[in-house]
Amino acid sequence: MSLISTATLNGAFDRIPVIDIGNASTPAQRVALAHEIRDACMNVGFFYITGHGIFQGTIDSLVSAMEAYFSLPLETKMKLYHKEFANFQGYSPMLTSNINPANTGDLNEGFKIVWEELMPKENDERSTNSGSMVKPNMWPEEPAGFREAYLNFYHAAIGIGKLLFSLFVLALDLPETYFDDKTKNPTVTMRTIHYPPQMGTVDDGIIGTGAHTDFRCFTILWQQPDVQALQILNSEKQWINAPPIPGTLVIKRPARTMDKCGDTSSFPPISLTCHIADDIFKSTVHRVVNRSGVHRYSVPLFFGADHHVKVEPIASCVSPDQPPKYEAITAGEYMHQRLREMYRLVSV
Ligand SMILES: O=C(O)CCC(=O)C(=O)O
Ligand SMILES: [Fe+2]
Repeated sequence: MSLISTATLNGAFDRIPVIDIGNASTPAQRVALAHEIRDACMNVGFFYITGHGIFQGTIDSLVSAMEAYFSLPLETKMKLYHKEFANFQGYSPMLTSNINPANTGDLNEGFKIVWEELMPKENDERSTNSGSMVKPNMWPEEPAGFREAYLNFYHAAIGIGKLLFSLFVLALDLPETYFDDKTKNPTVTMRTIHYPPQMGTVDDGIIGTGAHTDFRCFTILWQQPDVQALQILNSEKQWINAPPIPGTLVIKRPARTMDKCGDTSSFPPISLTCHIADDIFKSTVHRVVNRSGVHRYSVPLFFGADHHVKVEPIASCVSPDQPPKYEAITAGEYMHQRLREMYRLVSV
């Protein structure tokens, strides 16, 4: 682990670790990385990665495409209004989402895509088998090169996600293949986001993205260099800045990935634990507040398990004295439930 250590303040983190994942080809290297990741997940829940291998050109093309897209007139963007599509793919205008029910709305606009091969395949098992991915992506007519720019970045990030799945599993002292049957066609959603600057007096009920926890296994986030906006909450209820560090991506472990048994060997499969409330461990609550005076862009990719996989506690964590807190639900249903809440289609 380099640069920033997980120094603590009364047990609360005030720094976010940086982990170089560039050397992960041998089992010993992966185990060493898994230890660093375990430490980061238990103490902070967020970490930066270097050595991710995504070419700068791939990032630059994506950024140009999203900047050009978001500067189009609203009525052009609304042709792909996301609420008309079952899985919320496409365009979401400012203030459509409200991820923190205590707030009034999220001051951002976004464009969301899911899995798609760059070169369409016949009998694409992944598209047909994955419940949340059966709807094809919607692509705007302009700017030129938008689809390629988006999919090139998406597929590069999928490669990192695969490695991270295995490192998370090793970090739990489980066999590296443990997740394989639960992530055959994992749901991976990529959202590109534009945050306008908030100037002058700001209504605290409307910020870029309200305080929340993500609701899948983990998130890989690219954030625009030089603009501080992302913050995470520590156990002392202090907002800690997660500034962009050149050449890095941010990895967010979702909250509540640890079960109430409270030790890493009983740590259940990460994606399956959103429902296993833990009030013991720190949650990685985060928010975005863009008071930088300039426009900010970011790109989270949300990695989930296969649609049909059940979200339930592992057997060793429940007993007659300690029954499950929540009813079992599939990963796909759970995700849709949270998205419907976020996009105000059901009240919370
Ligand atoms: O824009 C960011 O930096 C983070 C966005 C985020 O937290 C989310 O979309 O879940
Ligand atoms: Fe988030």
